[in-house]
Amino acid sequence: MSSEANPNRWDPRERVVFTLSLLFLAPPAIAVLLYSYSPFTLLDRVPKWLLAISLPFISPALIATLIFIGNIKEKKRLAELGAQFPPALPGGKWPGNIDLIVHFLNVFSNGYVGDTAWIPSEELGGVFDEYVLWSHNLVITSPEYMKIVLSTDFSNYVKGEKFRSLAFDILGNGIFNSNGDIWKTHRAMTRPFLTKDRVSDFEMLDRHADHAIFKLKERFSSGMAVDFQDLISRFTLDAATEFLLGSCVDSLSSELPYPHLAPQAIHANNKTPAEDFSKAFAEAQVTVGRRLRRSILWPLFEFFKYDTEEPMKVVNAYIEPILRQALERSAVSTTDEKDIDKVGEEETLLDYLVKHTKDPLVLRDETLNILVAGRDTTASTLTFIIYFLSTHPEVMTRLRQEILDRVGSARRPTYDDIREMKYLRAVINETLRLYPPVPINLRKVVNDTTWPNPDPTQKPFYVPAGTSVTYSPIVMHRNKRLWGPDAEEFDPDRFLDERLHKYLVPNPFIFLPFNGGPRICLGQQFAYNEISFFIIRLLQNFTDIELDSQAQPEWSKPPAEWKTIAPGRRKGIEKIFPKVHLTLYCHGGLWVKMNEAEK
Ligand code: HEM
Repeated sequence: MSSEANPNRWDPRERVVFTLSLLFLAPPAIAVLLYSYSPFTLLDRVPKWLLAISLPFISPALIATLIFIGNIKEKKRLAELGAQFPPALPGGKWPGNIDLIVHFLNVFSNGYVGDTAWIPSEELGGVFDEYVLWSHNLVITSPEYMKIVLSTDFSNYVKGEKFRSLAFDILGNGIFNSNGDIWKTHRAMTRPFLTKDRVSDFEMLDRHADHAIFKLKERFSSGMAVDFQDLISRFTLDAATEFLLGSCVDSLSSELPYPHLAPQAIHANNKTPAEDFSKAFAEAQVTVGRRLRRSILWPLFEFFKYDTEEPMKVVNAYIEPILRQALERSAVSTTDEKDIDKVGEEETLLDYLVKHTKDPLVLRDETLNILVAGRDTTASTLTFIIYFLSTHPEVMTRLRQEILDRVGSARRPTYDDIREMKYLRAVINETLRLYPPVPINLRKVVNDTTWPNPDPTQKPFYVPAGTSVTYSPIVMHRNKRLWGPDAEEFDPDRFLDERLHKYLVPNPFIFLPFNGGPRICLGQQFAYNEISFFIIRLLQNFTDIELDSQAQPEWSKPPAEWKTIAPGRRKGIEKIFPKVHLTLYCHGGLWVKMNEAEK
């Protein structure tokens, strides 16, 4: 077994094998040893055959005893605290509810995002317990509990070992995967690079937007559709690498992928490093998503080889030049030792980091965290905005009119333009509400605690130390109790009319695309600027957008039965298949055509 992919930790496979051996092999081995060498004569009276047939039952009996003792302790603690457990997801038929894991995996592959939580949250309320393998996993979908976890009792909820271990191959010890002082250092170090002044430099965004729009026009002029998700991921990759890492990977220069119906010869000649990187990065993240559903057993499924190993080789090779260039810049830099902590005006986050460490692992972790943060989330938002503009032409027309009225058909927008364009902001927020790029997230409870019961006449809920907490903004964002009866509809006006004051203003925790509390997203302003800027430039150049269902690969279309099993819900009307790994994306891409505006 190699631990090459995870040099900083005890290999999770070794850990799970060790734990299983301790549970299943050690007890019978000890029994045999005691039988053979024990000084207690009583054991001699046990016949050998009895020992032999008892051996297979020793471990299960021990495990059952441990579970029993654990339950008694929990009951005692419940009595001490005057609390009760939150309602549990109806159990499975197999021991430890293992069939729930099978169900979660099935939903992960074929279901709609959040499928495991919509119905339970309606039936059981804003918190319920997925009790799997004798451990609690609380799922929360209501703002009251999210506020406790993310804000008011922040220090009691950390990125637990479970998430750290399954995402380690991608995130390492970077900001998304760290706690305590390491996290504080990351945050303090990253913040100066995302100040308002820095993120409002639109010259850089303009160059990349120009490039992306040129690519769109070029491809549309050949009559073929474009996978907008791919294109925009390149735009956000080029922008993030230039802005935060100091070397633009220029992925937009490589040829765009062709629709699956294009002649085979075109596909064969069209493999590019940018596409390989995108695929590999997505594949590694899908593996992390799958591990999450496989629960603590995930290392057994990757026993001989980590599923992230091959894709991460491609990813690491792609980012290696960025790191090398930063190290080269640092070698010729003349920064005085005493000025090492000062942030230079032209300096990027990576340049700053390289002044403090040359450790390739630290540099790699930081780079990949920034790419997940700065590339995937904004690309996801822009993809779903385009999806909505294609399915809601009236929104497209109104938004385009706002852009033409304020900025005109050619001028480069400014920060003030973006701030003043209320409908544009409403379109972005409405997309973030229905498709938050981080639709589910995880924390772990540090110390035993209780949460208020929504029914004040009932006992509070007991939340034991070590419990996993999964919180789901996507389910909360579509809750009719919180957002009104039309919560599942795309209607940007809800961020402008009386509904804003009825729902969001009095209860801001119902809208959490950027997280909340001390771990709130550091790139929020950059994201709004980048998304707004691109949309303005795009709509200056194109008048309408349509989905090209022929170009969309058949395997990536939403399953036909969704229409019948989810009538009246978004799932039932979806024209694309939204999926989630670390972030939300369109399965198979978003294939569109656009009409160019007349000059
Ligand atoms: C629409 C775009 C974006 C969305 C929806 C978004 C969302 C989020 C969310 C939900 C978190 C919390 C993650 C967690 O604690 O588990 C987060 C954290 C973070 N985001 Fe964003 N983000 C976006 C864009 C960006 C951009 C463009 C950057 C930087 C260039 C960025 C930088 C960060 C950083 C550094 C953190 C870590 C904060 C911490 O742990 O203290 N984000 N973001």
